[in-house]
Amino acid sequence: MASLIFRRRFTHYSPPRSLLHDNLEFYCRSWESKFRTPFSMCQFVRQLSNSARAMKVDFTDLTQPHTWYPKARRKRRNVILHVGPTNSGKTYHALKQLESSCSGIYCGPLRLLAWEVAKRLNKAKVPCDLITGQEREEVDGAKHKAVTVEMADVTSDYDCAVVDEIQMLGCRTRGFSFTRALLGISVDELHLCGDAAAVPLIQEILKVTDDIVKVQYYERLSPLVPLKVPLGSFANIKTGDCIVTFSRREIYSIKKQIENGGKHLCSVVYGSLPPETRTRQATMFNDENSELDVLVASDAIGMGLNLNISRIIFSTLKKFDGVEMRDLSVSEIKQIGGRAGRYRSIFPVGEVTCLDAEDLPLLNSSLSSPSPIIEKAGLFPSFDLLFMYSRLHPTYSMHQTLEHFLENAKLSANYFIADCEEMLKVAAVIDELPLNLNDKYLFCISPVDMSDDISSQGLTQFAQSYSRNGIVRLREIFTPGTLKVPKTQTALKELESVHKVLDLYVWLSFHMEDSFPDRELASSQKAICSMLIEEFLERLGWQKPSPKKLLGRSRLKSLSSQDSRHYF
Ligand SMILES: Nc1ncnc2c1ncn2[C@@H]1O[C@H](COP(=O)(O)OP(=O)(O)OP(=O)(O)O)[C@@H](O)[C@H]1O
Ligand SMILES: [Mg+2]
Repeated sequence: MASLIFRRRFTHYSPPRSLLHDNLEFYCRSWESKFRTPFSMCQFVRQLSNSARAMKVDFTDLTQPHTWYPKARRKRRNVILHVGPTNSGKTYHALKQLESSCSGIYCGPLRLLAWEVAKRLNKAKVPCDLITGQEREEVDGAKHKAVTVEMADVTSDYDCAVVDEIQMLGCRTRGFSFTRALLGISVDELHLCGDAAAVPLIQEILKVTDDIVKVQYYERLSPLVPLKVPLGSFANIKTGDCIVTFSRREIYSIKKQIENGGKHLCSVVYGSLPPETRTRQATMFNDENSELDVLVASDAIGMGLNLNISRIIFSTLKKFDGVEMRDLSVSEIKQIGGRAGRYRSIFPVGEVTCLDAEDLPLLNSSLSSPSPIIEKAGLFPSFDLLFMYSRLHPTYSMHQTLEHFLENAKLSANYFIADCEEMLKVAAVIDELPLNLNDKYLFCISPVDMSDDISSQGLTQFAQSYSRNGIVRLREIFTPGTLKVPKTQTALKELESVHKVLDLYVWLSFHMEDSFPDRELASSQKAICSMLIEEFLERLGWQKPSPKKLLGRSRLKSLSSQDSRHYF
């Protein structure tokens, strides 16, 4: 590791651009060679729109998505599907191949997984860049990359690629990015890791690509035992237990109940905690010398974190999914339950149970059933297609373009169109502003949480300021030095939202570098948010702070001395 110099290079990185122009540029260059005439992109697009109109080309025809990736189609890829239950060594084996390849890319569903893989490869003296929507860590001489799946590079050639948790291609909102990686990565050897439920669909999808597909099945490396008795009461909690529940209010209430018993201290992990805070909470739980010996978590632990869990206890088997309260699915129960008993950890045998006896039948039947087969993969039009479509309908707003495109989209039986509710909400907001389609598309695909008031307000202000001045200074809407340790749940939630807005700024800064120049400030304020949240979590328990932690606290005090009532 010493010989590898991690360098943060805040330069414009090509994948976001290629995300927008996967193919247009490619076709433009092929036309140039075909007609032996140089085309500017602008001439090319004009020409293409005219011909499309004349030839009645239907840009909403998405029935052949494999043809969107000409570079990958020039190869006959060896595709190896590593499938099996959780904790069966699927990712481990795929990463071994990546590590021994000359060049490669790992695509994971979470930033935490990309971080872990970059760390692992660099430690093994295989220089590896880390690229997520919000981070670029480039390593000298790197020919490998660990990325979040949305950043999968479909424009370069690789020897080896790994797409982890490939069953997520069936996810309503993010599935299309897995489909893009599956069809689009130009690689000799493609390793796909995940649930066996995705095998028939992937085999079907890859029939038209001429790739060679092999399936490798895995068995669990350590036993997973469904218990016959429920936990009954939090008085029966033991070291190494993880209680799973689905609302942050419940998470904090359970943490309090357990800690009031005076025997255990709890780490917490849930979706809206900053990723670095989640990692640190998990690390403290894993550390045998730390006093935090119990975990209270949401389904955010279902993927990505390496946890030394002895027993998973479902406090409920119901979850609010944004629309309604529903039972957990078989695959959710298996994925979460399977976190108990990590191979080669201090708890090699995992156990699973519920808090209440009435949930045991559903738990046991789910654990013993196979996950239902995934029938369709997500798809979303590339910017190119939307762009060409909008040229044919120049009076449409972004919202109308998206809505009409999706309504008219034609799909083959293996695909469904991604759920674009969030994007349509953003489109409705930014259509009020004088922005071009490219900018609007970027705001639409940005990682904003429109159900969070502060987060959506942040996006609106960024877009307004950008359309007005062409440049967005963070200080216009955020005063550094105003953050402080939250004292209430409401203040905590607010700080989590502030973190999301800063995260959004960093994301935008990677796509529009000149217009969002304060990336470093936003990143440092994000780090402060995470520290303050951790400070809150620490104060919530009865743990005595160590002298080292007290030192950190006084530094934070000076940063948070002013009132933080409002940032946006
Ligand atoms: N052959 C092996 N030798 C040493 N450690 C291994 C081996 N196989 C797997 N492991 C370790 O076991 C743990 C589980 O492996 P891995 O993460 O590959 O499982 P997985 O099947 O991908 O699980 P999940 O479905 O949860 O992603 C990891 O900590 C991994 O490093
Ligand atoms: Mg895995």
